[in-house]
Amino acid sequence: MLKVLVMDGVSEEGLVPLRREEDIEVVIGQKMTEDDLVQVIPEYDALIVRSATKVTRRVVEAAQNLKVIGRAGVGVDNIDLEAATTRGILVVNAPDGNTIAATEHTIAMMLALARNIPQAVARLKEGVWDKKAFIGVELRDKTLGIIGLGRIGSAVAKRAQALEMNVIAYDPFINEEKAASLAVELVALEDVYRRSDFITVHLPKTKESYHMIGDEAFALMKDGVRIINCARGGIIDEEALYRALVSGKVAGAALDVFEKEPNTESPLLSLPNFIATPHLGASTREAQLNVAVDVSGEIVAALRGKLVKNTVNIPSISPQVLSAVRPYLGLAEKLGKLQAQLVTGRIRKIEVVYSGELARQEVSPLTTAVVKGLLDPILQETVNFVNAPVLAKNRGIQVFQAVDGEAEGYASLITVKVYSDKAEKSVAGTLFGKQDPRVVMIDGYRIDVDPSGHILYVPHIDKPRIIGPVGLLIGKHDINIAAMQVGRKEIGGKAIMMLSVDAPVPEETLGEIAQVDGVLDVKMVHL
Ligand SMILES: NC(=O)C1=CN([C@@H]2O[C@H](COP(=O)(O)OP(=O)(O)OC[C@H]3O[C@@H](n4cnc5c(N)ncnc54)[C@H](O)[C@@H]3O)[C@@H](O)[C@H]2O)C=CC1
Ligand SMILES: O=C(O)C(=O)COP(=O)(O)O
Repeated sequence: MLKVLVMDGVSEEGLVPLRREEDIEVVIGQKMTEDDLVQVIPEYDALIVRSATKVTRRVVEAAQNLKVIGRAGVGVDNIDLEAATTRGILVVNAPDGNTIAATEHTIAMMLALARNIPQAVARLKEGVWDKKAFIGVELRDKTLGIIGLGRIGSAVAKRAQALEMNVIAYDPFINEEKAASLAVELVALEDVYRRSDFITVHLPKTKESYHMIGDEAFALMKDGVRIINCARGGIIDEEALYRALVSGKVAGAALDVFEKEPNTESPLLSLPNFIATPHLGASTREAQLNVAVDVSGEIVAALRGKLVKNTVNIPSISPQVLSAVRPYLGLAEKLGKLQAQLVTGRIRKIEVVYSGELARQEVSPLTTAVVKGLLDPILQETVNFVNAPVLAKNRGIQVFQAVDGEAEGYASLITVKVYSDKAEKSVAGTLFGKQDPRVVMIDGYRIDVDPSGHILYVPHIDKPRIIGPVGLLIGKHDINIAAMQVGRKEIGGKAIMMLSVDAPVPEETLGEIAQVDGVLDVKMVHL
C-alpha cells in the first residue's frame, strides 16, 4: 500500500484522483509541529501541502519513503527544494488552478479600498450609520500600475480594463508584443510609481523583489496612491508602508500576504486606511478544487513513474537520455543562471552551443536546463524542466541549440550566448574530471571559476592599481575572498575579474568599487 499524507485543509472533493486508486491510502493530517511531522513522515510515499506546512530540510531528511511532494497552489517557498532535489524527491505544484481566485481577490481588494467597504461594515456593526466618513473614489479613468504581468497580473489587467481603468505595467521579462496583445502599456518601474493611482504587485518574492516597494518607491508615487499586495509578503516593506499610510502619502493599502504569517500583531492592523485578509487569495471552492485535482493527478502519475507536467525541481525525461547528460545538468543550469544576472536589457534570443563529446549526445535536456536557470531567478516559483521552453516562448525569447566540434581543448564545452535589446553576452563552461563544474570563458576571456556561492564580476581596464583597491574595499567589510580570477586578451586592453566571496558584497561597496579608476562595471552574482 502507498500512503499519501494530505495537510493544510486541501479540498477533500479534489482528492478523487487519489482515492480511486486501490493501492493508495489517503491520510488527512491535522496541523503539526515540525517535530511531529519529522516523526510521522517516514511512513509516507507522498505529501500534499498548501502554504501553512513548512517542509523543511529536517522533514525532507527524515522522509525515508517519500517520492513526491505536491503543492496545491503556486508558491513553493515553504518547501526546501534543494533538500528535496538532493534526496531525489520530486516536487510538483498546481500553478494554473488558482489564477482566477487570486485575480478576483485582487479586484475585490481594489474595490474595497476605493470604497472603504471593510471600514464601513465595521462601523455599521458597531451601530453607527456613518454616511459622511466614507467618501470613496471611482476606478474609471484611474491608472492601475501592475508590477509583474504573468498569469495573475495579465488576468487582473483584463478585468481592470473592463472597469475602464488605464492599465500600465512593469515586467522586465515580458516583451512588448505580449503586453500589446493585452493592450497594456509597458513602462519603467519608476513610471509605474509616478503615474499610478492604484498599484498592485503580482510577482514572486525573489532577491530583487524583496522590499522593492519601500521609502524610496513611495517617495516617487503620487500623493494619495492606493496599494495592493495579493502576491507574497515582503515585496512591500511593511514598516515603510506604515509610515506612508500614517503620513497620508498612501491613501490606502490592502494586503493579503504578510512577511510573517500567520500575522495578527502587525502595527498596520491598527491603521484606519489599511485593510487586510489572512492569505485568502487562493481560497475559493473552485480554486481549491482545481489545485487539489491537479496535484492529486500529478501525485498518482509520479508514484506510477509516469510523465509529470508541473515538476518544479527535476526534469521529466527518459532515463536513458538523462543518464548520458545528467552530469552536465547542473552546469547547464548554472550557466543560464549566470547569464540571467550578467546580461542587461530585454532578452530576445538564447543560443546554446555544444562542443566536444557532448556534441554527439541528445542535448535538449541541457538546453532546457539552461533556459530554466535563466528564467529561474525571474520566475522563481514556477519554472521547471517541462515548462521552461514554453515560458521562454511566451515571453518572446527564441531558443536555439547547435553543435560545434571545436571544444577549445576541453573534453566537452557548453557555450551559452544571450542576445538582449541592449547587449550580447557569451559564457562557456565545462566539467573537470567529469564532475566539477567550471565557467571557463566569459565574452571570449579565459577564466576558471567554480560557479557556486557569491561571485563578484568586475570588467575593467587591464592596468595596475585595480585589483588591490577592489580587494581593499571588500576587505573593509570583513568579507573574505575565497578565490580570484582575472582574464584578459591583451596587455592594457579590457579584462575581467571574478572574485568568489564568502558573503554578498553590500550595495554601497559595489558603488564604491564602480568608482575605482579603470573599473568598467560591477555585478554581484549568486549561483
Ligand atoms: N495570495 C494568494 O493566495 C496567491 C498568491 N500567489 C502569488 O502570486 C504571484 C504571481 O503568481 P503568477 O501570476 O501565477 O506567477 P507568474 O510566474 O505567472 O508571474 C510572475 C510575473 O512576475 C514577473 N517578474 C518576476 N520578477 C520580477 C521583477 N523583479 N519585477 C517585475 N516583474 C517581475 C515575471 O516576469 C512574471 O511575468 C506569486 O508570488 C504567487 O505565489 C498566487 C496564487 C495565490
Ligand atoms: O498558490 C499560492 O502561491 C498561494 O499563495 C496560495 O496559498 P494557500 O494554498 O492558500 O496557502
